[in-house]
Amino acid sequence: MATDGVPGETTSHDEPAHYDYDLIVIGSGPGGQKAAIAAAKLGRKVAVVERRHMMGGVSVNTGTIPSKTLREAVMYLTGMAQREVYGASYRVKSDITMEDLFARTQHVIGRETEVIRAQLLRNHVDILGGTGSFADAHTIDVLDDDGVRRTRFSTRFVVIATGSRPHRPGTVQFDERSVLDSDGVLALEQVPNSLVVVGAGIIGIEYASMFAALGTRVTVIDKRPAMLEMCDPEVAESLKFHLRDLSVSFRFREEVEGVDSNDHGTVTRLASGKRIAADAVMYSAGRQGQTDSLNLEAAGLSADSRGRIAVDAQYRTAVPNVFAVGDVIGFPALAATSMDQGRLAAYHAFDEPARELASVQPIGIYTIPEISYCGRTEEELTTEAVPYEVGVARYRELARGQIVGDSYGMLKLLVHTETRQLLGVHIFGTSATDLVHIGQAIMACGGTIDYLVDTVLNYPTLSEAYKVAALDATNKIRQVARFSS
Ligand SMILES: Cc1cc2nc3c(=O)[nH]c(=O)nc-3n(C[C@H](O)[C@H](O)[C@H](O)COP(=O)(O)OP(=O)(O)OC[C@H]3O[C@@H](n4cnc5c(N)ncnc54)[C@H](O)[C@@H]3O)c2cc1C
Ligand SMILES: NC(=O)c1ccc[n+]([C@@H]2O[C@H](COP(=O)([O-])OP(=O)(O)OC[C@H]3O[C@@H](n4cnc5c(N)ncnc54)[C@H](O)[C@@H]3O)[C@@H](O)[C@H]2O)c1
Repeated sequence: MATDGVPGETTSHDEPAHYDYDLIVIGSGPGGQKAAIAAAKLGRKVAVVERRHMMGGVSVNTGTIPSKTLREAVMYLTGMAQREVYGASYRVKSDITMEDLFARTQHVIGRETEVIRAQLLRNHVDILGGTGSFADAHTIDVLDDDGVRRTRFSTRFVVIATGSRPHRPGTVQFDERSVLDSDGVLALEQVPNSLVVVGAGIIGIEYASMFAALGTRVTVIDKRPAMLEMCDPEVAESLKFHLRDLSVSFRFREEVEGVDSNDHGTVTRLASGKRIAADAVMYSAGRQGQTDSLNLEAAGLSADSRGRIAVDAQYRTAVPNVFAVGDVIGFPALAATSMDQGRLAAYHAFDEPARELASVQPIGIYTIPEISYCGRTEEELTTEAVPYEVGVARYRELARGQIVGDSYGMLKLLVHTETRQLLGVHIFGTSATDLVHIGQAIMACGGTIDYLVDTVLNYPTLSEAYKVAALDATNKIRQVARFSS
C-alpha cells in the first residue's frame, strides 16, 4: 500500500507480491504513455507519475503537438499554400494575431490531453499527480503538485520517461518576454516584426519558417556551416531558397556570445563582433534531459552532463529493474521513436517476446514547406562506394502538384544500380512527411524500384511522384548500360 514517506524507511522487495505496482512510469509523454499501456495490456498493475499541467508530456504541451498545430494555423490563416493558385496577395486573414494562432493550439492540446487521460484510465493505469523521484530502485516518492504531500509507492519495475527541456546557456538571461526558448515562443503576446533564431536545428528552422510565413523578418544564427545538416543537401538548399524568398537571413559559422534586452527590443552579440537587433530572440540550441528531480543516485543511477541516462538495446539502465526511454536517453529524441521505445521497454521488463524496431526510420521536418526522408543519403553511399542512381520527380510535373498549387516540391529516390533496390527517399514539399512512408515500406521489405514501375497508383496523386522518379532512375540505369555495351 502507499505510505507517507518516512526518511530511511526500508521495504522488503524480495516478493513481487509486496509491491504496490508492477510498473511505475515517470512521465506521461509518448514514451511513458506507451510503456504504461503496453504493460497494462499484459495484465500488469501500472501507474504513471505526472505533473497536473503536463499530461501528455512535452510532446502534447510544449513540443510536437503545439508546434505542428501552430504550423497548421499559420498555413491556413496566411493562405501560404494557396498563393500559387489565388495569387501572391491571397490571405485568409490580413492581421494575424498570436491569439488567432493559439486558439487552435489550445483546442488541440485540450483534446489530446483528454484522449491520453481516457486511454490510461480505461486501461486501469493509475495517474499519480506530482513529481516522482527515487527513494531506492524499487521505491518512488511522489511529491504532489502543491509541493506539500509526499507519498511513497513500491514497484517491481520503473520506466523513466521524463523527457527533455530546452538547453539554456548560462551566459544568456532569459526574460520570458523577448529572450525566449522554444517553450517561451508559445507564450508570445504578439507576432514579432523581427526575430533572431539561435540554432539552425529542427526546432529553430521549423519556427523560423513559421514566423517568416507570418511576415516576421527572421535571422537564423548557427555556429555550424549549414542548417539541417542531416538532410539531403539539394533538399536543404531548396528550403533555404524558399526561406530567403520570405526574407530570412542566415548567419552560419557564427557563435552567439550573449543577448542584451530592454523595453525596445533585443541585441544579439556574435563572437565575430556583429550585433543584430530584433524584437525577440528564440534559443533553439539543443535540449537537456530532465533528470535533476529524479534523485537518480538513490537508485544507483547517474546522468551525463546533458541529463541523459545510458541504456542497453532493451532500454534497461545499469540497474536491472529500471528502464529509460524517449528524450532522456538521447538520440533520436523524437515523439515517433519514443512511443516504440516505451512499448518495447515494457515488453522487455515483463519478458514478453518483442521484435526490434525496423532499421529504416523516417525523419519528418515540419518546416514550410515540409521535408521528410528515410534511408541513405548520397554522401553516405558515395563514401561507402555503393553504386547508385538518382531518380527525381518534380511536383510541377504531376497533375496533383498543379491542383494543390505546389510547383517547388520534389521527390528523389536513390537506387542501387545493380540490385535496383531502393536505398533512400528524400522529399521536399506538400505531404512529404506522409509520402515518405511508401518508400520506407518498400525499403523495409528490401523492395526494388521495379515494384513502383510495375504498380498502378491512383491518379492524380502526389504518390505518383514515386512512379515518375522510379521511371527516371530506370531510364538512367538503362542508358548507362546501353552506352557501356
Ligand atoms: C518544439 C518541438 C517540436 C517537436 N516536433 C516533433 C515532431 O514534429 N515529431 C517528433 O517525432 N518529435 C518532435 N519533437 C520531439 C518530441 O516532442 C519528443 O521527442 C518527445 O516529446 C519525447 O517524449 P518523451 O516520452 O521522452 O517525454 P516528453 O514528451 O518529453 O515528456 C516527459 C514528461 O515527463 C514529465 N516529468 C519529468 N520529470 C518528471 C518527474 N520527476 N516526475 C513526474 N513527471 C516528470 C514532464 O512533466 C513531461 O510531461 C518536438 C520537440 C519540440 C520541443
Ligand atoms: N520534426 C521533428 O521531428 C522535430 C521537431 C523539433 C524538434 N525535434 C527534436 O528536438 C531536438 C532538439 O532540436 P534543436 O533544434 O533544439 O537542437 P539541435 O541540437 O538539433 O540544434 C541546435 C543547433 O544550435 C546550434 N547552436 C548551439 N549553440 C549555439 C550558439 N551559441 N551560437 C550559435 N549556434 C548554436 C548548434 O550548432 C545546432 O546546430 C532535435 O534533435 C529533434 O530530435 C524534432
